Amino acid sequence: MSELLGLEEAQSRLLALAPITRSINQDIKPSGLTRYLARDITASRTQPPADLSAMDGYAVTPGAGPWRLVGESRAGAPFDGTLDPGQCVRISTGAHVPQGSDRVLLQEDALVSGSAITATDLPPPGKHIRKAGFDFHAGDRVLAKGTALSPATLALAASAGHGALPCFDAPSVAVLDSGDELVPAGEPCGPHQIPASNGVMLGAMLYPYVGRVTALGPVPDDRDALAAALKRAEDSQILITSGGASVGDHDLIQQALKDWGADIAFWKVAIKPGKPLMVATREAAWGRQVILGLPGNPVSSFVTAFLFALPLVRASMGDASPLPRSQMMTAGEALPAVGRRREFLRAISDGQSVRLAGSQDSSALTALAGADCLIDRPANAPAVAQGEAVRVFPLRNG
Ligand SMILES: Nc1nc2c(c(=O)[nH]1)N[C@H]1C(S)=C(S)[C@@H](COP(=O)(O)OP(=O)(O)OC[C@H]3O[C@@H](n4cnc5c(N)ncnc54)[C@H](O)[C@@H]3O)O[C@H]1N2
Ligand code: MOO
Repeated sequence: MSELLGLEEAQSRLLALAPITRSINQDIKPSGLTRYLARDITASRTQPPADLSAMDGYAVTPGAGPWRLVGESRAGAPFDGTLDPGQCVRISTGAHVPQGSDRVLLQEDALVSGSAITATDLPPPGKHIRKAGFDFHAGDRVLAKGTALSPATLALAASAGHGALPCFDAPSVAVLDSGDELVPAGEPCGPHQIPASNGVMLGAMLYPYVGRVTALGPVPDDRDALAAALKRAEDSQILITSGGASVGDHDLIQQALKDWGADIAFWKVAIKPGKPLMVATREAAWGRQVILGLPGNPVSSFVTAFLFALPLVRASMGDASPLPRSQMMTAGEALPAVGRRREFLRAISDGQSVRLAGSQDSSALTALAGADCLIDRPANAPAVAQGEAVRVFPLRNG
């Protein structure tokens, strides 16, 4: 086992190879795709631009009242003038607080008699006023390079005066699944055949980042067929293969990649599932391609895509923290001791504790589809009793 790389070592060697995509100016609207900022974003305006009311009521002058109503300040139509002592204006949420007023009296706490306004509950100075610039000032850095666009970050950028944002483009990605037994999804299978599910799964995992991938395959275990498929990946910055990564007589991917001009960077990682993971690079006419060879077993493909392929894509798109995040949870059942490879168990969480999702065989798609997290069990760890703490990776993007 000494030739197997540890997970973190393998991840950092892969991420060091990530191609960095160019920066594009992206319209500030939902795209359904994950994007990261290519540079810090600075506010070009101050928010709020003036002291604004946080409530509907009366902008009153200092003192205990009563006040004389002299006008109105609405959002978008401020009161034009300065209040004299003893005066107030009707004010709505989001409207400018006029000069001379130092607090807002809630509508519910006001007695109205003609133009005389009396407080049943006197607000202290400053009450219900959002001070100019309390959220941000023009010139403030409101978002850092590498931040993901999200509903909240888009709203902040819009509020800060931006209609478009510099983001890293998605890399071009090709996905190749290979195996003589594979039939395209939805087509009838002979007794010796199975549907190619990995390409579908990987395409779906990558979609939130890159949109459509170039789907190559399924391709038979045949040198010429693989060479022809690889030709179609010439323009892809990232190539992800699945299957044929192990040591069998028909595991031809590595040789096909070498024939194509790829250099193997490393092969085999001490994780279960996912041991035969392979990373290679290829110098194309336009630059360096990164090749990630995932094992064919469907769960192995999923787990290695989660731990390697998605971080690679995120890193190439400028994500400030591309690796998946983990948290501690309680084991909802006893877990067995671990062998020499660090294990990622398919599991279901209720937010606090985790239970196994079913068969842990690396081909068991029903358990994978039912799982919402992976339990991370260290190599050589002893058995865990129910109630002990375990590390868990939520499958946010899986
Ligand atoms: N003698 C050894 N045999 C195996 C070893 C080993 O170290 N020594 N490693 C095992 C491990 S661990 C894994 S993981 C698999 C990985 O094998 P490959 O990457 O070569 O994958 P294949 O042999 O092509 O396929 C494995 C399995 O997965 C199915 N498969 C493949 N592609 C797809 C696809 N696109 N959609 C659905 N299912 C797919 C395939 O039919 C096989 O059943 O090797 C072990 N063997
Ligand atoms: O590593 Mo394999 O992925 O155990 O099944």
